[in-house]
Parts: sequence; structure tokens; C-alpha cells
Amino acid sequence: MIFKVCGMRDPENIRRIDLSGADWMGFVFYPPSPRRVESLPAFMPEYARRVGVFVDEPVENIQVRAKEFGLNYLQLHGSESPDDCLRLQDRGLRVIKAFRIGTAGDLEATAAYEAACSYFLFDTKTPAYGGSGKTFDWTVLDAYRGQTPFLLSGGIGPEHVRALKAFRHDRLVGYDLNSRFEQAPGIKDVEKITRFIQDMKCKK
Ligand SMILES: O=C(O)c1ccccc1N[C@@H]1O[C@H](COP(=O)(O)O)[C@@H](O)[C@H]1O
Repeated sequence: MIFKVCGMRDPENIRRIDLSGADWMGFVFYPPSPRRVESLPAFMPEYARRVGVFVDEPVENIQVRAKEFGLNYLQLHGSESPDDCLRLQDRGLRVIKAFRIGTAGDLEATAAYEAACSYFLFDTKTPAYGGSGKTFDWTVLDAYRGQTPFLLSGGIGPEHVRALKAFRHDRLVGYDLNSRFEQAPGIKDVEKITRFIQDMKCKK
């Protein structure tokens, strides 16, 4: 499973999370976010893959950030179209399209993105674009029959280990950890993240 830790910007926190077992690390480029990153941190992950999180950002701006931060993936949380995703893919950038899920009907939109993305990310449907700290009813995802692998997101916290282990789906490939693991916006609790990843990997 992929463990993605999102909303990073502090160099020392990045260094420690890079050693925590996290596979991917997210950088939020959405200006209104309390965990937005404005400039390249003095330390960038050496082990974790780098994911840029964007909301309706022009393709040209995304390309600039992708180069500056050495991004491996782009996570798109706005109303980016399948064509937008394909344009980024054609420029050699791998795309994770986020969908806000409340009911099974919200999964219908994924079909048009099947050929345009490497991964989907299923987040909670709220008025915010992301980072709400709220979970959704994961059993809604039983209705997802697409081919594209997905990460589960939205309010995942340390208390969810047992429920996450019980939730199974053929296309589930990872978990996104964000606001529920924070000491302050943009600062993750390294012990909580490390323990969560170890507990999730533990067979029991
Ligand atoms: O974290 C943010 O502030 C954010 C802002 C705008 C778009 C996405 C954002 N983060 C992503 O939101 C989900 C859910 O986060 P949470 O666990 O509910 O706090 C996660 O995928 C983040 O990558």
C-alpha cells in the first residue's frame, strides 16, 4: 500500500517524515489552504515521491511548480477536465485526479477520466476543495467498478486503523494522511504518522 503524507512545507518536518515510512509526500499549491507552500523548502524528500496538490491552476503554472519542486505526480482537486489531465500527461506529468464523494452517484464522473490519469483519489464531499478533516462512508466505493487504482482520503486519522484494515477494494492502492495528523497547519506529528504506518503494515 502507498502511504501519502500531505501538506508538508517545514524542512525539518519533511526530513523526519521522509524517514517515517511515507511513500509519497504532498505539497499544497492552493493559495487559500492553511498548509500551502510558497517557496521551495530548504530540504526536500529523498525517499518519498513528491506530489503537487493543485486546484484549478493553469497548466503553465503547474509545469513551473513541477520543475521547481521535482514533482513526480500532480494531484488535481478542482474542476480540471479529462482534456486538462491529458494535456499534463502529454507533457510527461503523471496525474492523480481527486473526486469528492458523498454518494455512489459521485463516482459516475470518474469514467471520463479513465485514460487520462494514473490514479484517482476519493475525498469527502464538502464545500472545501480538500483538507476538510471529514471522513465519508467508504462503503459507497463498493460501487466503483473502474480500472484506475485509487487512494482513499478525507479525514483519515490514527483512530481509523482497524476500520481501514477491514475496508477492502480491488482497486485500493493507498491512503492519504493530512489534517488529522497535524500539530499545526503544515506540521505533521511524526510519531503519530510513524505509528499509523507501522500499525497498518502489521498483519494483526
Ligand atoms: O490540505 C489542504 O489544505 C488541501 C487544500 C485544497 C485541496 C486539497 C487539499 N488537501 C488534500 O485534501 C485531502 C483530504 O485531507 P484531510 O485528510 O481531510 O485533511 C487530502 O488528499 C489532501 O491531499
